[in-house]
Amino acid sequence: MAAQDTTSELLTNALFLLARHPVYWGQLCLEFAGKHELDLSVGALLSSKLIENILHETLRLYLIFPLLGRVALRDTQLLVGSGLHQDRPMLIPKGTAVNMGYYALHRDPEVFGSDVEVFRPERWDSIKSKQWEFLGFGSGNRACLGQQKALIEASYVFARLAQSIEQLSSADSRDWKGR
Ligand code: HEM
Repeated sequence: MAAQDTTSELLTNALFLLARHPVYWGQLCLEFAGKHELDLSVGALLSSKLIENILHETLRLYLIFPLLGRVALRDTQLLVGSGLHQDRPMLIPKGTAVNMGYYALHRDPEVFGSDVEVFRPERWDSIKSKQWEFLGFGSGNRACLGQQKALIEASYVFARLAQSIEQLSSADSRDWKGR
């Protein structure tokens, strides 16, 4: 996985969303105004619930990897996935290519609420997604090795920008468009 494009895409997507929801930019400015650079330690940045919520919500809506593929190395039985209601066991024969749609996964109303299309970072104050319900950085054995690096870098950029830019607004009404 690319190490730099991913973080810059996350930042770009977050700025796009924040420009359209300036109330959260105001909150960032309040949180970081007047803080000395030395106060922006890794610990301080990672403990900002506001930044964490904004980054999670951005990755929920605009995933860097909306689809990921695997090939079954052996016959594999999934607990659910077949039948009219996708609640019956499903056999994936060895050699089958499987694509996982994280875009749809991140819009599951049962996990994220009825307003899944809305950018609402505070939803993460109450959501405790389980291991396989939020996959911005993947999960399990092949989870992202650079997650902490990406989160620290993105948090630092936001903290510094919020110290120098008081207002953010969007002058472009076009919809977000992925790569
Ligand atoms: C916002 C930034 C990033 C996002 C959203 C992201 C996302 C992901 C995702 C979803 C996977 C899992 C892929 C899969 O399941 O096949 C992954 C894997 C990986 N990522 Fe990232 N990534 C980011 C930044 C980085 C950075 C900065 C680095 C390195 C400095 C990095 C290194 C890796 C590596 C090495 C893997 C493969 C892990 C393995 O297969 O064992 N990523 N990343």
